[in-house]
Amino acid sequence: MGFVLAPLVRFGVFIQRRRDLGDSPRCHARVTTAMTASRKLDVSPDTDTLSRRVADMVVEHSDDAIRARGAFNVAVSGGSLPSMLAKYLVQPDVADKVQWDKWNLFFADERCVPLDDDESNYKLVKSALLDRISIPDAQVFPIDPALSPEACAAEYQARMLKAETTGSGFVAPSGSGVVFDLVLLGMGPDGHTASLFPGHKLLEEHTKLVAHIEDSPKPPPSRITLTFPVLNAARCVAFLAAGSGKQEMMVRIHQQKDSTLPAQCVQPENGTLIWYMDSAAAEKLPANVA
Ligand SMILES: O=C1O[C@H](COP(=O)(O)O)[C@@H](O)[C@H](O)[C@H]1O
Repeated sequence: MGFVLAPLVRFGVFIQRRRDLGDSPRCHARVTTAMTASRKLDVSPDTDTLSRRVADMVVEHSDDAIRARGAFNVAVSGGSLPSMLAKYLVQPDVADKVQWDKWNLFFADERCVPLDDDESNYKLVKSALLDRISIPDAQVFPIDPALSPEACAAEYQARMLKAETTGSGFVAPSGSGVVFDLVLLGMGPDGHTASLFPGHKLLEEHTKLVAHIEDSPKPPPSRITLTFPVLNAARCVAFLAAGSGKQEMMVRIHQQKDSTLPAQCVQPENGTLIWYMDSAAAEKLPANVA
C-alpha cells in the first residue's frame, strides 16, 4: 500500500511546493548552486579590501580585453556599487595604468529621471568615477531621460547595437546581441539585480536586450535594465555585495536553486561569475560555500 501511495504523496508535495512558490515569473537560466571553475566567491575582511580587489580585477579585465580586442566594453550598476568600485580605481597609482580612452561604459540599469537627479545611477557613477578619470564623453552611454521608459529602453538598445566599438567583438556576429567584457552588478536585500526584481515579468524576457519597467517595487518606479540574455552573454559578471543587510539573501542565493531570484539567474553561459563580498555580507554562508 505504502509502495502505491508514496508517488502520490511525492506528487502532492510537488503540487504544494508549486503553490507555495506561486506561478511567480522565473528566469530560464539553469540555476545552480554548485561551485564550478567559472564561479568564484571572493570574501574580503572589509569593504576597503573589497574595493582594492575589485579595482585589481577591473584593471586586469581592461588590460586583457584591450590587448585581445582593442577596447573594453563594460556595464556598471548604481546603488552602493559606484563608490566601492571607484575607491581605488581612481587612485593615481591604479588609474594611471588604465587605458581609459579604450573604454566604452554602459549602464546595467538606470532610473528614468534626469541625469542630474539624485536618483540617477549616471549621476552616482559620474561623481564617483567619471569626474576623476578620462573616458572620452562619446564613450560613456547614459540614457536619454527625455524619452518615455519604453522608448528609452528601445533607444538604449539601438544605441548599444550600433556603438562604435568596431572590431572589439561587442556586437555579436548575428547583430542581435552584445557581449560585454565585464558587467558589474549589485544585489538588493530582496535579491534584485540591475532593475530585475523577484516575481517581475521581466525575468521571462528573452528577446529584448534592454527592457523598461514602470512598476519597480523599489523607487523610482520607472527604469530601464539590461535583460538576462545580455547579462548571461557577458565574458565576466562580477557582483559586489557588502554589509549585513545582504546576509540572508547571500545564503539563499548560494544555497538554494531558486529561479525566482534575479541575482541567482545571472549565470554567464560562456563567461565567469565572481561574487565579491565583505565578511559582513558573507557571515552566514557555511564554510563549505564561502
Ligand atoms: O536600485 C538599484 O539597486 C541595486 C542594488 O543597490 P544597492 O544599493 O543595494 O547596492 C543596484 O545594483 C541597481 O543598479 C540600482 O538601480
